[in-house]
Amino acid sequence: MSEILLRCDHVGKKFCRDLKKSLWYGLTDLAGDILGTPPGDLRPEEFWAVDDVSFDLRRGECLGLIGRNGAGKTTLLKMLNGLIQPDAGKIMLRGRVGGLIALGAGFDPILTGRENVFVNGSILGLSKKQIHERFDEIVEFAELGKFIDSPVGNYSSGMQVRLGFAVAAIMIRPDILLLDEVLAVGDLGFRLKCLNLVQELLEDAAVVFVSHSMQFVTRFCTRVSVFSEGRIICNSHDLSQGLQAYYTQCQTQLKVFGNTAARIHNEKLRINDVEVLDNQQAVIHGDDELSVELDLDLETGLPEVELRITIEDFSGHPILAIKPEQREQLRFTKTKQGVRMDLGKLNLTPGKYCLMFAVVTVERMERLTRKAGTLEFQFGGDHVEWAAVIHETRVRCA
Ligand SMILES: Nc1ncnc2c1ncn2[C@@H]1O[C@H](COP(=O)(O)OP(=O)(O)OP(=O)(O)O)[C@@H](O)[C@H]1O
Repeated sequence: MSEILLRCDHVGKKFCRDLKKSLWYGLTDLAGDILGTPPGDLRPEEFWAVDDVSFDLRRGECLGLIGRNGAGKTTLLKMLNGLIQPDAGKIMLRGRVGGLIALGAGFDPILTGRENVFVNGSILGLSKKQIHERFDEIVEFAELGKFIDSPVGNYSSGMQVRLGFAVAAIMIRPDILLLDEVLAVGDLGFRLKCLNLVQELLEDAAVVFVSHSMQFVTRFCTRVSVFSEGRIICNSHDLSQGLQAYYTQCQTQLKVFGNTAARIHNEKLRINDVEVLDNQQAVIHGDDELSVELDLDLETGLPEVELRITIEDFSGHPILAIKPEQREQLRFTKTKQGVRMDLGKLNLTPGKYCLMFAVVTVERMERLTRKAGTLEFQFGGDHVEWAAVIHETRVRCA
């Protein structure tokens, strides 16, 4: 087994919601430190932002920290980076630590990118020669070109992230890399480039990665810890188990996204009602045959149309498009029309979903109507997979 590079042992950090009280507590804590009085319990308006967190991280491991806003992820990362001190427990770090935590953190906005690289390198104890050796690689990776000689204060947020990541990952050559959600500010191309570099670094380093993008978490993390109100509620090498814990948290708080019909200019057709046929159960399972019926109001003389259905996950991401077999076209003859669609069996990972319906003309693919967020349903099952749609296949030894 590879060596442990990071150990958190019952780590806690408390904050105070009230600014005046927090200043007063700061003073009394300082006096307590001088007199050697141990800190007591929580005082009014204080709370544990990180509460009794323990874990080990080994070389080669990438830990994904996920959880809802305000759960305590960044606070933990700041403690790991030494930006703030824990109020309880101990943190043990072995090797160099590189961190990309807050936008522009560690950079002086008046100095140019070049000057900031040299200042940062000197603070980290690198010699001028070592910084020179790594400088071109940093600029090339950050793709800043001539902007490396502009003040960092004039950089766009994406440019600041580019320089911050290049310094943390290339100049520091860290044993432990701490990455916060701030990476999301970079454009997609840069994010992928960063994550590919993270993959390379993982050969010889440990990474802690805070993200709200489950796509990136499942792509890069070897373990996941789910935070809720400062505590780790799930710590697992089975990423799908972690995602399930996170989604469960979100689903109790959120309604399915976009429960509305889109306003389409000059709507000639309207979906009044959608209902599931032959299925009275609250939870749909993989064995259930699903059929839906739409109740439409329409103008006469419409061209031939097709019905399209998209299954969306609870955050509104389309995960499956359902089209009629052989482009079955519909020609309506009445102004009130029912339409039945047999969706058959679905094979989804357990979770909350909804359907989006659209009616398009066959000839010009013009959208006549669209209704999103309809028929919210729960798909049941025991095991959550990484991806929403599951396709089962036969595997044999060749
Ligand atoms: N300096 C501070 N003073 C007081 N409270 C703070 C301070 N920093 C953070 N907090 C509080 O600590 C809690 C945890 O914040 P933190 O930034 O760690 O959450 P997070 O999980 O990173 O959230 P997000 O996903 O939104 O980034 C929040 O309630 C936040 O308001």
